Amino acid sequence: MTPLLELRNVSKHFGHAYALEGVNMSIRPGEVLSLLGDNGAGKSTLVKVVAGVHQPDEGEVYVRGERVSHWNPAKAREQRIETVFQDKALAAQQPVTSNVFLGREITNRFGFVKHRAQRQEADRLMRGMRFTSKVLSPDSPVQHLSGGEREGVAIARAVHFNADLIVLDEPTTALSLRQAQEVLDFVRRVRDDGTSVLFISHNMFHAHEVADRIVILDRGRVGMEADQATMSATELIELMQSTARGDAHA
Ligand SMILES: Nc1ncnc2c1ncn2[C@@H]1O[C@H](COP(=O)(O)OP(=O)(O)OP(=O)(O)O)[C@@H](O)[C@H]1O
Repeated sequence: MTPLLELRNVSKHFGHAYALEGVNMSIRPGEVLSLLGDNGAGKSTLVKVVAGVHQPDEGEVYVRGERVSHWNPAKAREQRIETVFQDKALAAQQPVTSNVFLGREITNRFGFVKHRAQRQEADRLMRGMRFTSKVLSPDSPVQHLSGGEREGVAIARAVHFNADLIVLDEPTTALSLRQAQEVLDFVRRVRDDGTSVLFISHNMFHAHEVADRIVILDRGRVGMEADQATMSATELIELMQSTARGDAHA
């Protein structure tokens, strides 16, 4: 199966220090790939490369089997790769609807925003992703939403823009257990609809639970890659601990 996105031998350095070194990684259509790694392993740098924010210093990016040159954020979006960064770029005082369309509103031919169409679409997206709160509507200001729901709004935005790949950078950090589960449910739902997800996390339980495949970054390199089904959460934790101790480099 042709990968949706493939990084071939990608390196990125800042000064003399390599944040990524010879990274080979691919994301298949319709899978959740969890990317784990210790502090400074290169996860955020990899997210920025995938999002087109950073150009690799070496190596190539392939989308659906085609090499793309001069990779940048606009090209990433054209290729239906949507990234939800940690800050989620939400306007807290604005309702859910405005946040789904922020900066990319549905307009008529005169350039006026089609509020009703946007509200209907936001409602459809929220139903599709099964937002569970009874009090939440497309008109709710985002500041009234739970952390999990906010992540859901950011994911809904990506779904609206027909993302084939949604990159989620630490989506469950600082969330309660229940909210984190809500986010994992959102991820499963978009995956079940055929969207690929690159799930970046420090939380090994979340990363393991939601993944089809797992990649561990270790000091800028791919330290391990495995199907989720071949490894228990406990085994993953042991592997992460030995990676952190540097056993693999001993
Ligand atoms: N803009 C930058 N300028 C200089 N060095 C950078 C820059 N961005 C990242 N680095 C360095 O690259 C390495 C990888 O950083 P990165 O933020 O990608 O790791 P990470 O896995 O996301 O870490 P964390 O989990 O702590 O966020 C680190 O040594 C970091 O200091």
